[in-house]
Amino acid sequence: MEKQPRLLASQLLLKNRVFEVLLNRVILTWKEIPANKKRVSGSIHHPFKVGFCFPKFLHRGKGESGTSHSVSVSEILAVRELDVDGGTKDDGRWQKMPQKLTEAYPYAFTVSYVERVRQHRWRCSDVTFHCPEGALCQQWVQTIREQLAALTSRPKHLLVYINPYGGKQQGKRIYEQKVAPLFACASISTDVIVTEHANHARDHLRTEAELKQYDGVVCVGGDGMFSEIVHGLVFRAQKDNGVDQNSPEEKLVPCTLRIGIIPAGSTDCICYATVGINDPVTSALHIIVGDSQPMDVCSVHHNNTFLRYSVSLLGYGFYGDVLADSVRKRWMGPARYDFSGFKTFLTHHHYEGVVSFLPATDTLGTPGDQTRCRAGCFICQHDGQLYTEDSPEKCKTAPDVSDSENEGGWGVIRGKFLAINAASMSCACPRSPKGLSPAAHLADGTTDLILVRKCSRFNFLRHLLRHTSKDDQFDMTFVEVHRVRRFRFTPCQNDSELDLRENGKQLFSQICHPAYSSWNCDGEILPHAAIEVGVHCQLIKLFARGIEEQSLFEDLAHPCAL
Ligand SMILES: CCCCCCCCCCCCC/C=C/[C@@H](O)[C@H](COP(=O)(O)O)NC(=O)CCCCC
Ligand SMILES: Nc1ncnc2c1ncn2[C@@H]1O[C@H](COP(=O)(O)OP(=O)(O)O)[C@@H](O)[C@H]1O
Ligand SMILES: [Ca+2]
Repeated sequence: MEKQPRLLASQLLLKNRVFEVLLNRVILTWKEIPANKKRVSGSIHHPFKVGFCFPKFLHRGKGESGTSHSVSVSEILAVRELDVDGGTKDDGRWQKMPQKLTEAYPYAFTVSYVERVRQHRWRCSDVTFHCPEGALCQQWVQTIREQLAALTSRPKHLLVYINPYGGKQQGKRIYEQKVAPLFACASISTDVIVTEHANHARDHLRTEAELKQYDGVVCVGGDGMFSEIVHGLVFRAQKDNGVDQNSPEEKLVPCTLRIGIIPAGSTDCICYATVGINDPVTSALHIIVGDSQPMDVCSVHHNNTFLRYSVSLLGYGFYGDVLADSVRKRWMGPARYDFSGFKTFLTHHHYEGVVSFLPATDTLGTPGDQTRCRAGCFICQHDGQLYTEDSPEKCKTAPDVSDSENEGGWGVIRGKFLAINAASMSCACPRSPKGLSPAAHLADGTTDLILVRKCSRFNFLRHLLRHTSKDDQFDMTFVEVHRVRRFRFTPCQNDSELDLRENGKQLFSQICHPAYSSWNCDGEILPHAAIEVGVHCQLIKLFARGIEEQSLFEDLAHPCAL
């Protein structure tokens, strides 16, 4: 790596030990100076002469080797000067400095930065450096502030929507106690709206919100709340650019504002799949550092009429029925999905229909491979590029149901299905850490179409359980998966049901074997079973960076091991 020129280098005091503190354009490093090597160096004015022997009280700590720490400038949240006269404010508690130290190092500044802890969790850590001179202290503060001001991807002003009823109804408390203090620390100003009814945020974004003044929109809630923001922003971008959302083949205009999610919902799968954890502090820190993660959006149409957008799961059969059953059980909170999931599993309904799909043939990834969408994903970069180069003609009109298989590149499958799922991302969530389609990508312009054919209850249970283990949920005779750019579903009644109905056993038939399920579209029920779906590559951007590889962030967190 190219060596970065030093901006500042000083010997400063940290927790009563002397450290060599270095700042260049990308990294802030502090390394304990072994007792026998203490000297004064650096490019800035220092009160002690070279060769100055430090007083004995400064020589503390474990030994001569010294500890070292580095922080990327892009992950520094803020820097502030401290008033040491009255004491220093470390870790939220006021402490009195020992008298001799106060005399030698009477000035101090604190740097707040991102620290990685276990399982993709980020925390805000503070480190306080004590300086011998006020000018030196100010120089450090000013230089770090200038560095931070140069980071143009960071948001300064955000519009925040809080759903007070999402998940365990903790949204407001989570925002006020965990997120607002971090935004304030990073000098981010906010306009906060606590929603009063469903679609409040969506409609405000569509019509009223003055979006020009914001650098991003943040929602506090679950996947449903995120979906509201997506609908508001995508609608606005199309309206501003004269794009007709009702045309399934229309190329949509990407949204410019990034979206942040503070998880406070029931499934939190978008947060989980883009950050690696559903933790409000971690998400707030990703927003503050100005991360950016592009994401695909599916448009769903019925008879050339726009229905909804989807970013995570479009599920017919099992997941549609789970959602339909859970709607009246919202009072149960997130547990409603477990209850309805168990009940739906017992009913074991299958549904007949025709699925036609346009396979994504020239992509790098496949749904069955071992690659995982991670921060800086190469497949998303490559396939995203491919998508933009693809002729739009290729992706147009699906064949009629009567058409033969592989008509114009389209595949057609008629069958009885327990579940038809389209996963535009892995859909990893606390219930299934690897997700519905573990190798799906956030921003590759495709969705993974998973068809689970009618099978025994026992086999379906085996399939479901595999979502929670290392075993491959697709490696079963009744499951097939296709990576697609578009698909269409047409429901139809199966022959035995028609026989029953014709024989006058209609009511019995409808109760025991409903002909139609509903589509679960990111947690909303669609009003039609016959739908046409198209993927819009990288239509939106999130304040996230994708899931970081564990080893990479462990190394970064402990750079002295590098
Ligand atoms: C016997 C063990 C079965 C384990 C199966 C686990 C499989 C779980 C995969 C869940 C994928 C979830 C995809 C995300 C869907 C959300 O958009 C949607 C709305 O979320 P929210 O707004 O937070 O309420 N959530 C669901 O549809 C819940 C599905 C849960 C099914 C058990
Ligand atoms: N103030 C409100 N009152 C009632 N419903 C709301 C309100 N604000 C948002 N909603 C709706 O609540 C639904 C669920 O919200 P979400 O935050 O996703 O929680 P959960 O993950 O528990 O489903 C969303 O569809 C959203 O439209
Ligand atoms: Ca995708």
